[in-house]
Amino acid sequence: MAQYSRVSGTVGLITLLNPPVNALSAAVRQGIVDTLDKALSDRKVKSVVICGHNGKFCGGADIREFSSPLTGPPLIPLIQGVESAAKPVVAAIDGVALGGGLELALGCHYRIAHSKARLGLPEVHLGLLPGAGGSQRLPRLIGVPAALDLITTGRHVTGAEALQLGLVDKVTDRNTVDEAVKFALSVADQPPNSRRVSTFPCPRHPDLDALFEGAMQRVRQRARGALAPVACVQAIRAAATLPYAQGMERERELMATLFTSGQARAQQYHFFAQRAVGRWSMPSGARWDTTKPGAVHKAMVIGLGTMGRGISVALVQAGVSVVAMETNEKQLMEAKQAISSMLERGAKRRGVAPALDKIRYSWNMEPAADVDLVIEAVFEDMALKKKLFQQLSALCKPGTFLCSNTSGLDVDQLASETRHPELVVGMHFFAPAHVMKLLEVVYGSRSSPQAVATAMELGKRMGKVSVAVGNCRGFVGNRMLKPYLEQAFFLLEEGTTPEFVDQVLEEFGFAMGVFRMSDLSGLDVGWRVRKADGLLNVSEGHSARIRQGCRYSPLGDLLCEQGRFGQKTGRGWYQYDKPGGRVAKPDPWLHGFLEKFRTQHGLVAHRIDHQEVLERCLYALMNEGFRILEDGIAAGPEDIDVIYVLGYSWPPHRGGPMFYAGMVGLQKVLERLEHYHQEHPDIPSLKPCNLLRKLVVNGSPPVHKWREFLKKPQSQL
Ligand SMILES: CCC/C=C/C(=O)SCCNC(=O)CCNC(=O)[C@H](O)C(C)(C)COP(=O)([O-])OP(=O)([O-])OC[C@H]1O[C@@H](n2cnc3c(N)ncnc32)[C@H](O)[C@@H]1OP(=O)([O-])[O-]
Repeated sequence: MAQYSRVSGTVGLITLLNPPVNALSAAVRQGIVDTLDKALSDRKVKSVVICGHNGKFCGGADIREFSSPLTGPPLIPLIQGVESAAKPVVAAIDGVALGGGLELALGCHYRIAHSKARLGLPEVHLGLLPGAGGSQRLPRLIGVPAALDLITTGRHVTGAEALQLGLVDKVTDRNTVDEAVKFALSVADQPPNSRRVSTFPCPRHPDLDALFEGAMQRVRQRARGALAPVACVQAIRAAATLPYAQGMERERELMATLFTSGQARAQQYHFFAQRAVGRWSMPSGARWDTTKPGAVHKAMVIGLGTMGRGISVALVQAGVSVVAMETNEKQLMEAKQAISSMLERGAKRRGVAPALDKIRYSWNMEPAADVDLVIEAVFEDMALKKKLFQQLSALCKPGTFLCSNTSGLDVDQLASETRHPELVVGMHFFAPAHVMKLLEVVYGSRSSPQAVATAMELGKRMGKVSVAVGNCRGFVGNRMLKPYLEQAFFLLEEGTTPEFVDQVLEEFGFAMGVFRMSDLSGLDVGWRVRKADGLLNVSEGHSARIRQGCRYSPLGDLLCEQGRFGQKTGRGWYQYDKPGGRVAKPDPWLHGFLEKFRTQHGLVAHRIDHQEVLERCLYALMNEGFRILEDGIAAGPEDIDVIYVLGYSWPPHRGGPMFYAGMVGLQKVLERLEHYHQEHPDIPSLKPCNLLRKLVVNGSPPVHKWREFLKKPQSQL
C-alpha cells in the first residue's frame, strides 16, 4: 500500500509501504494510483514527493506476483500517470531504486538520491527487460552507451555515480526525503512539461550500428543462449531508432516473449533459491533462526597460495582483522605483495581507502592463540591438514572455530584430531576466493550448530551466498562433478573429441566446456587425488579400464604421465601457443593418441551426437544430485542449484541442475538414464537413483515440492 500526507504546507508526500523493500505489489500500485489522485486533486498541494518507507525507495515489481495472473493496476499506465501529472513530482531515492522502482523514478519529473543509494535495472538477472518503460526512458535520459551498460549488466550504481551519469538531478548525504521536500517546494511553480523523460529525444550517437553490433556480441558472449540480454539490446535499439510510442510497443512485445519463457522462470527461481539457502537447517534439527553465530573479529588464514590469498582479501574487505600465515618465507613475501595489491585494486573499485592495516603477516602459528576463527588453506593433503588441526587445537584459545578450506576431504577426520570437534567446519571457497560468490559450509557429524551459524554468517559478511551441506566425499559441488567428468572421458573413449564435447556444453550455456575447464584448472589436480585414492594402480589380470570394480577412464592419467597438465604446460586436452597460453587449439597429437588408445583397448569409435553428449554428461550429474538429496547431504534442490550456478558456471537461465531436471521432465530423465545404464551397466553413476524413481511414481511434482519426498531430518535437540 501507500501512505499519503501533506507536508510543509503544499507538498503531497506519498510513501510506499511494503516491507522489507517496498516492492510494487498490487496493493502498492493501487496505493500509488489512489494517493497520486488525492495529491493532484488537492488544491493546496503544489508539488509531490514519492518516497519509500524505512529508508528504501523501492526494490521493483513484486517478483512473487510474476507466477500468477496480474491483479491491480498495471505498472506502465501508472508510471505514465505520474509522468503526465500537471504538478511536479519528485522521487526521493533512499536505499534502493531497482527495476520497476527505478522505472517509477524515471516517470517522476525530478530525482533526488542519497549518495549511498543503489540504483539499477537488474531485470536481466530475472530473465526479463525493464518492461515498464525503463528500456525507453533510460537511454533518452543518460544516452545509449550508458543505458546499454546498465540494462544489459543489471549492475547497480550508487547515487554518486547516478549523478555523474545524469540519472538523478541531485545527490545528498542528509535526509533524502527532507531534501526532496525542499526541492519540491523550490520547483512548485514550474510546470513539469519539459521534464517528461518520454518526450526527450534519444541522444544521437555517431555510429549506432557499430554500437549495437558490439553490444550484441558482448551479451551473446557473456551469457550464451540467454534470451533476456539480447532482448534488452533490441529494446534499447528501439528507443534509439523509433518514436517513444513505437518503442514502448516493441518493449511490450519483447517483454511478452521473455515473460512466458522458461528462462525467466528459471532465473526467478534462482533469485529466491539464493535467499532460501540462508534458511539452513541441520539433520539435528538446528536451524538458522534458532542458532546464534559466534562473534568473529579476528581470524587467521593459514597457507597463502591462491586460495589463502583470496580468502584473506575477502575477510579484510568484510572488516575482519586477519593474520595471514605462511611458513615458506619466499611465498610469504610474494603473498604479502599480491594481497596488498588485491586490496588496493578492490578499494579503488569501491571508492574507499584500502584497509591494509587490517592484515598482518606471520611465518609461525603463534598468533593462532589470539583469534576467533582459523581458516586453513594449505595443500589438499589429509596428513598435512590433520597435523595442522592437532597443532591448532593445542594452541588456540577455548572457543576458537577451526575451519578447513578443503574441496572434498572428510571434515570428521579433521575434527577428530582436535579436542573440540564441535568447533570444526569446512569452508569450501571457490577460486578466486575474493570474487566468487559461493561458499559451501560443511558440517561434520560433530559440528555444533553455532560453528555452522558462524561460518554461514561470516560468508554473508564477505558478500557470499553460503550453502550449508553435509560431509561426504566432494561435498555437493565436487561430488556431482565426478560423474559429469567421467562421462566426458568415456565419450572420448567411445569416439568423440574434446572439441565436440566442449562445443555442446558451451552451446548449452556453460562458460567453458569440461575439457577447456580442465586445461585451465590443471589436469594434475585430479591426478593427484586419484593417486591418493589408489586409483592409478591397475590390478593384475584386469583391464586398465576397470578400477575398483567399475569402469574407469585412464585418459587423464595418461596425459599427465606425458607432462600434459593443461594451460600451464602449454599442452593438455588442447594445445596452446606457449605454457600459460590461453587460446585453446585442437591438437592433432591428441586425436592420434585417442585413436591409438581405442585400438589398444579394442574400442570401435561410433558416432556420438549432440543429444548423447548432453544427456550423458548432464543426466549423470543430475542423478548424483538426486542421490545427494536422498542422502540428506543437501537440504533441498535449491541448495544444489545455487551451488551449481554460483560455483560451477551452470547457466542461470537454466536454473540449476535440479530445476533443469524438472524442466526436461523427470520421467524423461529417468527413461534416458535407464537407457544409458542398460547400454553401460559397468557405469554405476548412470543407474537412476531411487529418489528420482519415487518422484516419477508420485507424478513428477514441481521442484518446490520435492522436500516433501525427502527423509525428514531427525531432531536430536
Ligand atoms: C512490468 C514489470 C517490470 C519490472 C520488473 C521488475 O521490477 S523485476 C524486479 C527488479 N528488482 C530486483 O531485481 C531487485 C531484487 N532484490 C534485490 O536485489 C535485493 O533484495 C535488494 C537489493 C533489494 C535487498 O537486498 P537485501 O540483501 O537487503 O535483502 P534480500 O535480498 O534478502 O531481500 C529481503 C527480502 O525481500 C524479498 N525481495 C526483495 N526484492 C523483492 C522483489 N522485487 N519482489 C519480491 N520480493 C523481494 C526477498 O525475497 C527477501 O525475502 P525473504 O527471503 O526474506 O522472504
